[in-house]
Amino acid sequence: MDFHSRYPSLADLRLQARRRLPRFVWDYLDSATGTEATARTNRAALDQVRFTPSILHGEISPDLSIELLGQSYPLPFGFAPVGMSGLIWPGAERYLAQTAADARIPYTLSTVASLAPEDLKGDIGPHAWFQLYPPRDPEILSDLLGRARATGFKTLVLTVDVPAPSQRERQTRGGLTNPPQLTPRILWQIMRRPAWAIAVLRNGLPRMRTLDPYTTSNRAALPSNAHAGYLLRTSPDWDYLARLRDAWTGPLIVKGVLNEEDAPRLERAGVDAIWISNHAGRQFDAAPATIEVLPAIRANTRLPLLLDGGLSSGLDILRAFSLGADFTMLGRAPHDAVAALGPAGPAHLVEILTRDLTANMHQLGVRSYAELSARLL
Ligand SMILES: Cc1cc2nc3c(=O)[nH]c(=O)nc-3n(C[C@H](O)[C@H](O)[C@H](O)COP(=O)(O)O)c2cc1C
Repeated sequence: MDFHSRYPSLADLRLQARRRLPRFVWDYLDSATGTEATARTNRAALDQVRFTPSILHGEISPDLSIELLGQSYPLPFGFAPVGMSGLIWPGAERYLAQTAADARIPYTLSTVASLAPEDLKGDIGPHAWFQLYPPRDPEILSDLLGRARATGFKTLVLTVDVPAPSQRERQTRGGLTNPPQLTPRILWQIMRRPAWAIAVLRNGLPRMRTLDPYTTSNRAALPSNAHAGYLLRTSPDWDYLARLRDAWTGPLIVKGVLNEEDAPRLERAGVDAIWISNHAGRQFDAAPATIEVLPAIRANTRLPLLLDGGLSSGLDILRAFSLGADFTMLGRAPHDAVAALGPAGPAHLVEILTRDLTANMHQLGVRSYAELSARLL
């Protein structure tokens, strides 16, 4: 099928995902916390970053490749961790890991994904990253790190912006519980989305498989806004980070940084890169846009900077690079792509972004990301 004529942008994939997902699943994927102001701020702040086009550069071949942490990537973006991807579409983790492997870009598996590192052993490429929600129990931590390493996940991402569960009011309204329960209301939503229902029937209800070995029979005793993940999750501190640094020999990235004052301390703690993120507005509704805090963090550290938050085009990625990012990540968009088009979705998303990066670099007359800042308005 000619995807390009029907879904020329990420917004088209989002629209199609919304059409194909039951409401509670869409609300899980798309909702933020509170009034969802932070999520809107991400978009509004990106739109504020403008460039002056530059003319008469003749034939140029923009170089889309980038170096990060000693690795060379053909494209400047990767897939961010998303918990319970398999609820969004069964097999989503596998499709995303396979596409990332083919495109040689990073795929990040969440601790609370619905497939475990072992399930993806044959699917991941050279750039598989494992995202850690820090287990409380040191033995579980050590086991988890060992499993990630043994299955080929070479980079560890510690997420630090979930010190406690947040309210997701829209998600609650949509009817999702943890673990998901088939109430009459949910069943009605499912019946109206047969493609999703059939896919789930074939695969069974998703669960957090990475955590299977550690969860006990007290799952039913968890509060309604919690799930197996919260059994293991704790709020890490600087000592936890120091211990993690000692325990993990590969690259270590800290995700969820917004304050420039944290950057030098993270650098001193031996972290290899900083991931600027506000969790797509899912944790705190008065947070700054990630693109807004990027220049101050850039000024405060020499560490590589990754950025996510509302990126929805190649142009958005160029915006991030122009203000000092070294790499970008996308969370919801790749899942929209899977929900919209199944296994073929993520590759189409990669194509859309590649085309858009190339087209906009031509408009700006730049061959490399380093030249972008000179075109800022
Ligand atoms: C449904 C959903 C689940 C998420 N789960 C996780 C997670 O398990 N671990 C994590 O570090 N971040 C998680 N995130 C945050 C993403 O990794 C990423 O920071 C964010 O989605 C980026 O913004 P974007 O969706 O606008 O691209 C989740 C985001 C969404 C939308």
